[in-house]
Amino acid sequence: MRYVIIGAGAIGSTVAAQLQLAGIPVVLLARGEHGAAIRENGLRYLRPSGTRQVRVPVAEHPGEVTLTDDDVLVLATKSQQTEQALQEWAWRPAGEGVAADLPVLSLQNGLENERAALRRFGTVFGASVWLPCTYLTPGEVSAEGAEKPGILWLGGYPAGADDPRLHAIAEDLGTADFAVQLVPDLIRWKAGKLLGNVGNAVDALYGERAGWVMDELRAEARRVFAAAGIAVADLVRESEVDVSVAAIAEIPGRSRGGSSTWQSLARGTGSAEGDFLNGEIVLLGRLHGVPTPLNEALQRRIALAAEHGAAPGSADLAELRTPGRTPVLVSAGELARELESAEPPILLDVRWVLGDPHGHQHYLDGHIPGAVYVDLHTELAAPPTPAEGRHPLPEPADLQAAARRWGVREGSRVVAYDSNGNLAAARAWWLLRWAGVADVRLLDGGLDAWQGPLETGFGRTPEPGDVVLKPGNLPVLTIDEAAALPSAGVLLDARAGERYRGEQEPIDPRAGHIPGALSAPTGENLGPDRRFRPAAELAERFRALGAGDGPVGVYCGSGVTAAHQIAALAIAGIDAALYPGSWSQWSNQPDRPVERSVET
Ligand SMILES: NC(=O)C1=CN([C@@H]2O[C@H](COP(=O)(O)OP(=O)(O)OC[C@H]3O[C@@H](n4cnc5c(N)ncnc54)[C@H](OP(=O)(O)O)[C@@H]3O)[C@@H](O)[C@H]2O)C=CC1
Ligand SMILES: CC(C)(CO)C(=O)C(=O)O
Repeated sequence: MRYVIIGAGAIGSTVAAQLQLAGIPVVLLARGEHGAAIRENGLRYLRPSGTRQVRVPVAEHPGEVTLTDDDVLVLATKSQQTEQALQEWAWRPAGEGVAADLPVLSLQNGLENERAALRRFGTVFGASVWLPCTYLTPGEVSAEGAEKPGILWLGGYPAGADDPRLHAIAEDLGTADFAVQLVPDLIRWKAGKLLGNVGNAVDALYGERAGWVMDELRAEARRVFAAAGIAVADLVRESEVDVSVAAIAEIPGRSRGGSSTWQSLARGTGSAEGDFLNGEIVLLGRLHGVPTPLNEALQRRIALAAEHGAAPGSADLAELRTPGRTPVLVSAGELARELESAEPPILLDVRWVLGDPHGHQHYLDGHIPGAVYVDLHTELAAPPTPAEGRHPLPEPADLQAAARRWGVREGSRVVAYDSNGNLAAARAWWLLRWAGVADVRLLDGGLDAWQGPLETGFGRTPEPGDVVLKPGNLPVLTIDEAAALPSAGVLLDARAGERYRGEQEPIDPRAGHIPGALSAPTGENLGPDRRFRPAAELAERFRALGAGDGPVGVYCGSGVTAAHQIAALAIAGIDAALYPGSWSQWSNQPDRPVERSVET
C-alpha cells in the first residue's frame, strides 16, 4: 500500500517522515514554500532523539499524483480544510475507478472529518490521534513525543475494526514506530480525545490551559455527549497502549509552543479549527438542548483571533469569567434524560433538616432511583467542636473517601437534591465544587420537582469511585477574615431574620450577628414552589444588598444554608466566600463582639 497524505503540516509531515524512514511507500501533498523546501532539501525532522533530513516524496497538487487501487488517502488537514480536500480528491481517477473507491484515513481531531469523508468515500477509517508535533517553519517539523512519536487509536467509521485494510494500515503505522491500538468504537475514542481538544483554543488565546476553564469546557462537553448518547472513552485508563510511551519530551533548543490551534495563530494562517472542536460541542448542545456557553465563547473568540491575525497568548483570560459559569441547577426533566444516558450523573440524596434526625428513614421511604444517601453530619462535616463550630469542613481525605463511596470518579457529573429547597443539598454542592469536582448541580425544586417513580429501600451499592479531591477551588473565610469583611465588602447573614436581629436563638450560646453583617435569609432565594428564583431576580436581590462589586462572604448557623446562599449568588453571577465556622463558631468565642438590631 502507498499512503497519499493530504496536508503537509505538523501531522501530515510527521506521519510521512515516519513512513518514509520505515521504508513504506508514501507521497506527501505539500503546497507552497513548505513543499518547495522539502522537494529541494528533504524535510528537516526534529525528534527528542535527534534531527534528520528525510527525503519524503512530495507532490504540489493532486494532478501530480497518479492514483492506483493500492493507495490509501490520508487526511491530515485541519478540519475546516477537509471539505475542500475531499472535493479535490474524491472523483479523481484511481486505477480502474475513482479515488472515492479507495480507503480514506482521517488523522484529525474532532468528530466531523470521518462523517464528511463518508459522504463520498465508501471506506472511511479514523483515529483518535495523540501525536504532539509542531509545524512553524517551511521545510521543518518537530515531533515531540518520546520514545514513540505518538499513539493512534484506529477504527472504522462509524464503527468496527474488522476490515483487513484497517489491519494492514495498523501494521504499517506500527512499523513506522507509532503505538497503535485498533478500536471497534472509534467515536467513543474520538469523543475522549475531544475532551482535551476543547482546550486547544485556550492555550492558543491565553497561553495556558487554566484549570477552571478546562474543567468547565469539559463539563459542558460531557453533558452534551450524555444528551447525544455518545459514550466517552478514557484514553489513559482504557488504553491497551501505555500512554507514557509518547510523553512530550524536550527537543534541545526548541520548546513546544502549544497545541495545533496555537500553531495556527503562530503561523498566522487566518483560520483555526475552533468550529470543529469547541464548535462540535456547541453544535451537539444546540441539537440536544444543552447550553454550552463557554465552548460557544471560545469558538467565537478563536475564530476572530485567527481572522484578525492575533498572536498566540495575546488575549486576557479575565474576559472569560462571566460567560463561563458552570450551571448550578438542573431541571427534573433534564435530570431524567441524563439518568437514561450512557453516562448518567452520580445522584446524591442529602435528606437533612435541622431538628429532624430521620433523614435516612426518609431516603429509605422513597428516593430518586439510583440516588445514594449522604449523611450531612458525618459525611459533609467534621465532628462539631465549640472552637470550630457545628459543621466544620470535613478533612479532605474523609471527603474523598465519602465521594468515592458514593461512586464519584474523575470527570463524573454529580447532582445533589433534598426535600427542603436544597438547603442541605447545597452543602454537598459547595463541598464538591470546593474540592475540585467541576460539574456539580442541584436538582431545581428538589425531590418535589421529580415527576418519575421513586425507589424505596437501600438501593444499589455504587461501584466505588476513584476521584482525587483537591480542595481550595472555592473561597473560604476564617473567623478573622469574616470579622474584617464588612469594612471591605459585604458579609451576608443567611439565617432567619429573628436570629440575625437577636430576637431569638434556638441553638447557639449568644443571640445576634457579626457586627457589620447584613441580613439575607436563605429562604428568600426560593420562590413559592421551592425552586430558586430566576437569576435576574436573585441578582436584583443581592445587588440591593450591595453585593457584586467588592468581595462577598456568607455565613449562617454552621455553614450549611450559607452554601445555599452561595449557590444563589452563583446563579446571579456573583462569586462569594463561605465562612464555614459561622454563628456556631463566632457565638462560642466570648471575646467576639455581637450586634443586635430591631426590625425596620
Ligand atoms: N499538531 C498536533 O500536535 C496535532 C494535530 N492534530 C490534528 O491533526 C489535524 C492536522 O493538524 P496539523 O497538522 O496541526 O495542521 P497544520 O495546519 O499544521 O497542517 C495542515 C496542512 O494541510 C494543508 N492543506 C490544507 N488544505 C489542503 C488541501 N486541500 N490539499 C493539500 N494540503 C492542504 C495546509 O497547507 P497550507 O499551509 O498550504 O494551507 C497545512 O500545511 C487537525 O485536525 C489537528 O487538530 C491531532 C493531534 C496533534
Ligand atoms: C493535544 C494534542 C497536542 C495531542 O496530540 C493535540 O491534539 C493538538 O495539538 O491538537
